[in-house]
Amino acid sequence: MEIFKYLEQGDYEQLVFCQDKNSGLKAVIAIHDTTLGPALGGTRMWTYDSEEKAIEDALRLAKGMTYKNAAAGLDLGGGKTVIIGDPKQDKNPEMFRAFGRYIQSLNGRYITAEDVGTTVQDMDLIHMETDFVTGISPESGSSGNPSPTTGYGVYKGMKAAAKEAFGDASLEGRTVAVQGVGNVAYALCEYLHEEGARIIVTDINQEAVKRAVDTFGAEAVEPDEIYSVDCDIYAPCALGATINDKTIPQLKAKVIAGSANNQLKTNAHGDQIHEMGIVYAPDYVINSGGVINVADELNGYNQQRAMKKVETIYDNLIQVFGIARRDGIPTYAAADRLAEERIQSLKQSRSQFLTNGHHILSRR
Ligand SMILES: NC(=O)c1ccc[n+]([C@@H]2O[C@H](COP(=O)([O-])OP(=O)(O)OC[C@H]3O[C@@H](n4cnc5c(N)ncnc54)[C@H](O)[C@@H]3O)[C@@H](O)[C@H]2O)c1
Ligand SMILES: CC(C)C[C@H](N)C(=O)O
Repeated sequence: MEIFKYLEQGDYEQLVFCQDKNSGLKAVIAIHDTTLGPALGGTRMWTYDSEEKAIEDALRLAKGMTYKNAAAGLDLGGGKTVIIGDPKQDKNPEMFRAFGRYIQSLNGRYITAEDVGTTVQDMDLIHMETDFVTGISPESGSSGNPSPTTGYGVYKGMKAAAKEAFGDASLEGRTVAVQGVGNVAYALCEYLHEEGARIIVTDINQEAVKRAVDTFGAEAVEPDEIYSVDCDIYAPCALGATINDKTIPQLKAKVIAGSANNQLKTNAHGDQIHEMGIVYAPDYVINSGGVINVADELNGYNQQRAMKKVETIYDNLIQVFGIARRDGIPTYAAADRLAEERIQSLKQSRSQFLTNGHHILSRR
């Protein structure tokens, strides 16, 4: 991998390698773009087949956060960390404290939070070394686990997609097929159940399925059946790349709206579902509830204010659907346009020359 070539092509700002022999920390912090503000993005802990794969993942995810934060209307840039290791076996408190000191050394250019493989407890350890961390324990006046709020945002976004597809935002009587009923989707199902939607679920974890069946009267199907069930809305809330050559021909849903990151295997699959008339709620717009929630901590966390901001996911999606219609483009491309226009407009205004006066006066 030619790192500088990759950074230049993706217009990245910074890549930081963090190593601590005592704790076994091996982390990569990628900062993509700080035009809108400091880079906020979670820390993922994962076993990677190679160091190159870990670096690529950090870079790809950091760029994703630039777009997610911009489209959510946050004054924040995008960054992400990957820690190389197995979250079930390789964690120790010293590792997260050492990582916290590395974050502190960036002096606020990067702020972290949870992602796959990290928890509120890990964020608390980081917080012992730096204030540039969010999603720490609610006892510290923080917002805690972001997943339930992400679920709330997906619910609001699903209503916007229903409005676009069916002319009515109500989900009462609609059938929603939920793939993966983990932390985010459980919260989503609570809202769906309350509104009177019919819920179909699948998960590879039978306990998660049972909980949804018992609590929400959901109907359960096998994991590979979820694509072809008769439903109005398909909600991918487990894995990425589930919208692909194999699954698209099976889909009966008119709407795709779920929490998973990177749902489209490729952009061509986004074009394909657009041509089929399926309303796709772009993943990073509909799943931005978690980051909106943790971002509120930067102003002193206020849950009411955070939830109000999460509700704007509805408006953000209405705006994306409007751009798609106006420009005759698929919704995934419209979301990119929304994010890029926001970043670009600030880049332009910052390029104007500003003087503090002192410099000029001192030359007299
Ligand atoms: N947690 C957040 O705040 C947040 C924010 C943005 C995006 N996301 C994304 O949303 C998705 C869900 O996040 P989560 O925090 O609920 O994770 P989670 O691990 O709690 O839930 C995922 C669920 O999917 C199930 N699953 C895995 N493979 C499956 C398969 N092949 N078929 C069916 N089910 C399968 C798992 O058993 C698990 O129950 C992830 O893609 C995540 O990246 C989460
Ligand atoms: C900052 C975090 C809450 C981000 C979250 N892991 C996401 O992918 O949106």
